[in-house]
Amino acid sequence: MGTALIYDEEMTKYKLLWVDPACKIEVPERLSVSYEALVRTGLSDRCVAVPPREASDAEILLVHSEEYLEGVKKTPHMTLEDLKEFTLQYGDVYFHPNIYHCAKLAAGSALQLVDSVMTGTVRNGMALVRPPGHHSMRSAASGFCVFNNVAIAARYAKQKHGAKRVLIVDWDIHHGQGVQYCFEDDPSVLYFSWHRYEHQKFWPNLRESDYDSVGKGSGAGFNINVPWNKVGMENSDYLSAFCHVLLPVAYEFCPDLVLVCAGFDSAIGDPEGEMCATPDIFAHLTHLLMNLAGGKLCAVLEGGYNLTSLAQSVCQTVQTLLGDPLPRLANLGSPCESALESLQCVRSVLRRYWPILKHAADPPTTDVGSRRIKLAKAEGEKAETAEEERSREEKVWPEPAERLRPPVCSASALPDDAACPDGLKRLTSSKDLGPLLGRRIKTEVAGDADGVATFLRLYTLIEKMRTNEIGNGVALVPDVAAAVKCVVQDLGSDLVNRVLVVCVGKEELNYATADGKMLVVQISGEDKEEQKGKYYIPMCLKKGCGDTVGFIQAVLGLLLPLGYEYDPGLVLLSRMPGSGVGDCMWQQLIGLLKGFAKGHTLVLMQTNDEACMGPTASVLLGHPAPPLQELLTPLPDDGDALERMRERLQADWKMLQTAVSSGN
Ligand SMILES: NCCCNCCCCCS
Ligand SMILES: [Zn+2]
Repeated sequence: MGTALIYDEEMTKYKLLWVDPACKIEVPERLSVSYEALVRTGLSDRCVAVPPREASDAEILLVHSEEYLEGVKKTPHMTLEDLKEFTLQYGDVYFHPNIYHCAKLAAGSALQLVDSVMTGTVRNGMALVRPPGHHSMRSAASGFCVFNNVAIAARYAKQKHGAKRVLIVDWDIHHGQGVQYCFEDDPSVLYFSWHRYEHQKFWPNLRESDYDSVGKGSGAGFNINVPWNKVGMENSDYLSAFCHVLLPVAYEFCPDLVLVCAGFDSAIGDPEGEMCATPDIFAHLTHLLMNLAGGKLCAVLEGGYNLTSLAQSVCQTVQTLLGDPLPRLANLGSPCESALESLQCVRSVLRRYWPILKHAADPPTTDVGSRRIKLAKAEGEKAETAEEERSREEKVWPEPAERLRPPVCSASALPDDAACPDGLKRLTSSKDLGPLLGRRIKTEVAGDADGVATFLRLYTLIEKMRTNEIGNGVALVPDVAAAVKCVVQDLGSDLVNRVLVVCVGKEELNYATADGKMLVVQISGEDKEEQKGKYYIPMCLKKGCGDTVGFIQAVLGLLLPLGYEYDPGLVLLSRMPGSGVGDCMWQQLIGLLKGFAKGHTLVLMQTNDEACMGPTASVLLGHPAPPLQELLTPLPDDGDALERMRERLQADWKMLQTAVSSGN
């Protein structure tokens, strides 16, 4: 199934008609440069073009009041003076004779996207729209927004398509207060937003944008605010918020549909956000959400005011929706103290609502709340003077690297008598192994003929990944442990700089090296408390790998952050016989691990594990991993054990931190 792209140049046909410093950044070119970038890069041709439509009154009234709609309806016939007058009742927004038409198209685009995804016409999609929506409220326009496109889409998905649980992820750098107000008492819509906050000093300067607004009544726990109290947040801060706050809760929530308030003012170079995350981060944020809801994801454009980073970020998002391998994120840093403080605060208020966060640390001892500026409205955000604006240094960043494009094939290396799932390209082992390797096979490594055959198959797979001739692959081998050993000791390090070895199930993996050329993470039911240094990490699940909650907790809170920090050139995922891991969990694991190493994932399974070949091949071929069923509450000791492990490891691995360093 494909990726929908919704765009119409009609939505570029309104603009600011008078002088207003607060609104001058919201220009028609935002939309045109985004679409033109998709055309120039050939991405738009690979999408399914879905036309927008006007949202009907009834659809707009799903969120907005009649009096508000009636008011907006009058704007097309207003004089310039009337438009200015009408605009004065709202903040940081402007009206134009054509903006009502465009606002109906923007909302209708989001609805077209929901229809296309919920009916299965496409798997996912993006709507390039303006005016944006997430600030608009039931009876008020705000922050360049007229109708709340995503809020209307969420209500519509429930009403028309019977969606039970909708996740809204708002990665725009502003707090979508309009969305929060709409769903704060609604447990069927989980709203997650991060936003520049600076202790309430940043627009829209709301007390209720802080981390302690968790929702009301039956909606308590279903509103998540991650305030950024400093500018300059980077990729590591954003990924930490996903791994340690959003994803654990999202997996427990188990949504039928994911809507993204896709604002790109959270990218580097944006005058509003003043953050430092690079456009390729949106490839990863999108990917991490695509394993939810069976891949049903609708991204709707919100903000984004630096035309260069906006266009790059839109392309990164759409290319990921299309299923292309992700770019590697170069040298991730550690999340900064301010970000860790925010994560610690929000995890401490959410743990009472979400068992998966049950073991989150207490709030920081420093009273973050006291730093909220006691704001008189007048004090608000000081209007920036011209020279202040000029003085803010121009940010520069590298153009995102070219990503692998189709055909990115998935290969299989199988014993001659094993059936090859359709779609996989069956590899015959390469003849020429070069004298050096050839000799070593005979003597040390492979032993019997079977061993040699295995070695040849694996060598071929890895060699073809290294040259990007294949994207990922799966090998059925007679002895998984031996094959892992063979790859790690004799293949991986020669061919690849860093190998992330993920072993599911018990098996003695006693070859962790200290040189960091490989990182071995083993998830099993075996209790291996002894630590073998930084590069061998045994994760023990008390109830074994069949315990999906414990497993997903380990994957999201430990394996993913480790993987991002390690940044491997190859991921070797092996499933030991008798591991007990469920097929859905196994597919989710593959889906998530594909985000590393430009998608070079090599799966090793035991020859008699053929039953799992189908589900494995399906995810390797790019089909969405089926959603995990509703997660049961985790056993306390599982969470505890993982929490203890995280504390132990975070000295070596900064991405595992979820709180300010102790003693602060
Ligand atoms: N310095 C200009 C202040 C603009 N404040 C409103 C921003 C709305 C963003 C919508 S994504
Ligand atoms: Zn914004």
